[in-house]
Amino acid sequence: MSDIKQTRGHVEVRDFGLSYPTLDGPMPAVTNASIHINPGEFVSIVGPSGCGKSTLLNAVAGFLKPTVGSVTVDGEAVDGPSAERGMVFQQYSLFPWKTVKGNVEFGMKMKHLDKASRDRAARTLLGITGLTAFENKYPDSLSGGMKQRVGIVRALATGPKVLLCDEPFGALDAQTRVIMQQILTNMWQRLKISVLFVTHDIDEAIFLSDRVYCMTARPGAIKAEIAIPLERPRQQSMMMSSEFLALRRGLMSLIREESLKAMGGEISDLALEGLSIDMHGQSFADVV
Ligand SMILES: Nc1ncnc2c1ncn2[C@@H]1O[C@H](COP(=O)(O)OP(=O)(O)OP(=O)(O)O)[C@@H](O)[C@H]1O
Repeated sequence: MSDIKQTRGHVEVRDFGLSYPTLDGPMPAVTNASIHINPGEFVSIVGPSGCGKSTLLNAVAGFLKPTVGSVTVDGEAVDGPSAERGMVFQQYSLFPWKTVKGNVEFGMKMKHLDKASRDRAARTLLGITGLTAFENKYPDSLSGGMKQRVGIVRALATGPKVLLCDEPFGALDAQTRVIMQQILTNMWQRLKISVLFVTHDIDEAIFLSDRVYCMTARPGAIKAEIAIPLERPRQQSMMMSSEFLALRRGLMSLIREESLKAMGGEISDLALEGLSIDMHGQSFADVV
C-alpha cells in the first residue's frame, strides 16, 4: 500500500453487548466486546458457530443497536445504516430485475449522483473486476463468483469509508473463493478502505487480514486479538510457509476450545479421540 496517511474509516466498538428479545426473556448474543479498525486496515472476526460474529458486524452496519456499549465510525455514533458503510452478504442480495450496471448504480442513484458520474464510477469498478462484458446481463445469468463480484462492486460504488463483509465467499467453491480473495485484496489496496470481514475460514482470515479477532462461544466476547505480520502483497504460496502454518495452528486451537464449549460439553476431548476409549472387548453398538 502507498504511505498516504489515512484518516477515514476508523471504527471503534467499545464494551459492546447485545441481547435479543426472546419468549424466555433477553438472550445475550454478544457481551463485553471491544474491537477497533484503524483507517485502511483489514480486520477479520472468527469464532465458533453462533458466537455473535454477524451480530457484531450488523451493529457496525447500523442494522442492530447495542444493548450496552457504543459503536462509532470516525468519532460519530452509528445510528442506522448508511452508504458510508458498504455491506456484502453471503447471499448475494442483488436486485434480479436490474442489470449488473443497474445494480452497481443503485446506491449512487440513492445518493443523487448525476448520470455521468454514476456511469464513470460503475464502468471503472466493473472494469477492475473484469465485469465490463457483463454490464447489461441480469444476475440470474451469472455464476456465483460473478454475482459476488457485482455485490462487492455495488457496495464500493458509493465510496464507503468501511466495507463490512459477512461470510461473502461462504457459498463459493474453493477455487472461485481464492480468486475472489485476490480480487477483494486488490480492490482494498486500490481504494484504501477499512474492512471488517466475518468468516468461518481460518485460512481466509489469515490470508486477508492485518489483524484477526477470535471470539468466545456465545455470548461472544473477544478471546484474542492476533496480528498477522505476513508481508503484502500476499501470494497463495505463502499459505504453506511456516509463519502462516504457525498462525493457523494458534487460531485453530483457540477456536476448537470455544467450539467444544459451544457444544455445551456434549462432546468431550476423550470422545473425539475415540480410540482411547476402552471398550472392554465389546463392540460400540453393544456399549450404547
Ligand atoms: N433475531 C434473533 N433473535 C434471537 N436470537 C438470535 C437472533 N439472531 C441471532 N440470534 C442468536 O444469537 C447468537 C449469535 O448469532 P450470530 O448470527 O450473530 O452468530 P454467528 O457467530 O454469526 O453465527 P454463525 O457462525 O453460525 O453464522 C446465536 O445463538 C443466534 O442463534
